[in-house]
Amino acid sequence: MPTEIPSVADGMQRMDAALVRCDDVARTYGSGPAAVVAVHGLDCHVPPGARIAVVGPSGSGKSTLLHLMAGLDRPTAGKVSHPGIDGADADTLTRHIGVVFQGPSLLPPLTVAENVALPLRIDGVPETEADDRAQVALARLELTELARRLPDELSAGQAQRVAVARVLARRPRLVLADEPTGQLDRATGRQVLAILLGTAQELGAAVLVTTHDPRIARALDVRWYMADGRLIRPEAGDGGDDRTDHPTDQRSSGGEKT
Ligand SMILES: Nc1ncnc2c1ncn2[C@@H]1O[C@H](COP(=O)(O)OP(=O)(O)OP(=O)(O)O)[C@@H](O)[C@H]1O
Repeated sequence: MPTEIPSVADGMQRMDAALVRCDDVARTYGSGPAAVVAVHGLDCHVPPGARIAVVGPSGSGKSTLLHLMAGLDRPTAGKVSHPGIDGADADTLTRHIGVVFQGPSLLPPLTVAENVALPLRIDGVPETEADDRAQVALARLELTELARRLPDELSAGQAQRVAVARVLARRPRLVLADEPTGQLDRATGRQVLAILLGTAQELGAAVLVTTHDPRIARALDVRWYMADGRLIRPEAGDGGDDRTDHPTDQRSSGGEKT
């Protein structure tokens, strides 16, 4: 059974507080007869350092949940909060929460290196330092030789690795990756995921990856399941998963203490 989520006292910032938490969150698109309830009744939290897969079929609400967690969208009911991120205004969230989107997201006129350095420059990092950090991130993703290329000179896998490098260069505390391997072949997908997880671990960043692929999900420590806009926990033995955790289970997802 789900456990109770301890409340975090108003205004309290703790190193072990959840990076993001959802309390009875819902998001409805449109209104009237055409309204689509994309997610509803969501209660979950992501502790620091957690590695979570959100697994579910197309249309189950995974991207909507991820966008709500990132602060890119607002719930129509309930509350999304970031108790573990100081001063969680939009700019702060952007700095601390890195989002890897499903499709191509690079700016076409900028080189690979410029694409990776740009968010750092926007954050106010001096040019030389931003360039150095971009080079380090590109090296981690084995992209140094492609640094001067334009996005349309890259394969899909290379472009997705650049998108991952761009997120990691910012040293986020939480990486939200929306089907990061969805458009890649299996081998490239595994490689991108392994690098994402390895680098996030080095940085001490939490990772939440949405996927419909159970093989990808197994690479993460914890799996949450979505269906029809709800987070669900399969009955024991259902699906043959070796480690399935409820999104509000303090023991399994790393815990959140008051
Ligand atoms: N902007 C929108 N306007 C109207 N309906 C939307 C919008 N975005 C998503 N939806 C609907 O909300 C539901 C959840 O969509 P969402 O993209 O979150 O699912 P998903 O699990 O991420 O799917 P996929 O794996 O295909 O990306 C779907 O029924 C979708 O059609």
